[in-house]
Amino acid sequence: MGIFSKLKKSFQQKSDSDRYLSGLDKSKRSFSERIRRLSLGFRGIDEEFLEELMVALLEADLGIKTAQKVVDEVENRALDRKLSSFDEISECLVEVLRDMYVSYEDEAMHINEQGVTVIYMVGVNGSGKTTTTAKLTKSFLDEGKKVVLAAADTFRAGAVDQLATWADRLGVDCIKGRENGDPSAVIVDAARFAKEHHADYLICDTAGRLQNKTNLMNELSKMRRVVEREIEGAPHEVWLVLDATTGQNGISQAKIFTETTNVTGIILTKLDGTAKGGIVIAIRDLLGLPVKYIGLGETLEDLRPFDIDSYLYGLCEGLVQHD
Ligand SMILES: Nc1nc2c(ncn2[C@@H]2O[C@H](COP(=O)(O)OP(=O)(O)OP(=O)(O)O)[C@@H](O)[C@H]2O)c(=O)[nH]1
Repeated sequence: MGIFSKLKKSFQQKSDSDRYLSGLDKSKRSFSERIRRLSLGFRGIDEEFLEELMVALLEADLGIKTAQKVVDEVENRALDRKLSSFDEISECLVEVLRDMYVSYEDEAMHINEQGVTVIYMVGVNGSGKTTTTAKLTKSFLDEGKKVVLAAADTFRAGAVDQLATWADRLGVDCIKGRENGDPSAVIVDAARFAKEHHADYLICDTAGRLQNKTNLMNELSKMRRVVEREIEGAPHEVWLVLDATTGQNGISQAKIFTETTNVTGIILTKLDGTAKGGIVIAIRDLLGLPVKYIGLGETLEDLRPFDIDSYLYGLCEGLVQHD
């Protein structure tokens, strides 16, 4: 069975997979169309084809380094296996993208079996941190878990109120700080509250100042120190929220965050609003971090646990037509 049939099968077995197709529609249309366009005048793996493939991958936002790796690998495999038809090479491309993603071993989510699991949401303002915190809360509530929120983004005017409004709507407690107050103080209060109220999860919406790396580093390391004293092993997860529409710029931001704190996973928002879905592969290749969730729209239901097969199927549907 070819890779595309395998993806299709695995895709069809998942209950919420349709959302992947509609959410990735822009990326799918542009990626599949660009690659399919390469079939016009295709004469086999030659320099011209490889150059055009490189351009198509750059347009999908894989970035130069990752795109070059993909092109080299497609060329090697195609020559090794003596692939000659365009369909075979398209399948080979999808296989290379998948292998690139799964070549890292991912750890399961760190859960604190003894008490509250603490999740830090980090990322620049506007990346979708607050909305994603609300979406995550909804998905944990749907699993029957008890959630407490900490509005520790005390820097941006309005961020605290925005989270508090979501908390009200979702019916969960939200521990707030004063604007320009110390975010670490909010985290300590929230950790104590979450313990006393036997919460399963404490999700902390933190500040996203990037302008000054030293400040960011100091703030994040202080937030880590204070929460560790309250809850063993906390924060158990640190998720970096990245706006997919910012493309390669998002990757530079991500690097700064990974250098300043121990990020355990990425949440990629607004994938529905971009044609550049290849960013997932670039993130994986350049940062080695797993994409935990993707945002495919603005409603509370539009956050999906990331699944590489559904994602690739969503991106490449229509590419290999004979399946
Ligand atoms: N289309 C789409 N919009 C999204 C998604 N996630 C977030 N948004 C929108 O992006 C905008 C910014 O989201 P916020 O949650 O306010 O961003 P933030 O990172 O918390 O920003 P600050 O509150 O400034 O720190 C909002 O209008 C959200 O509705 C997504 O997956 N898809």
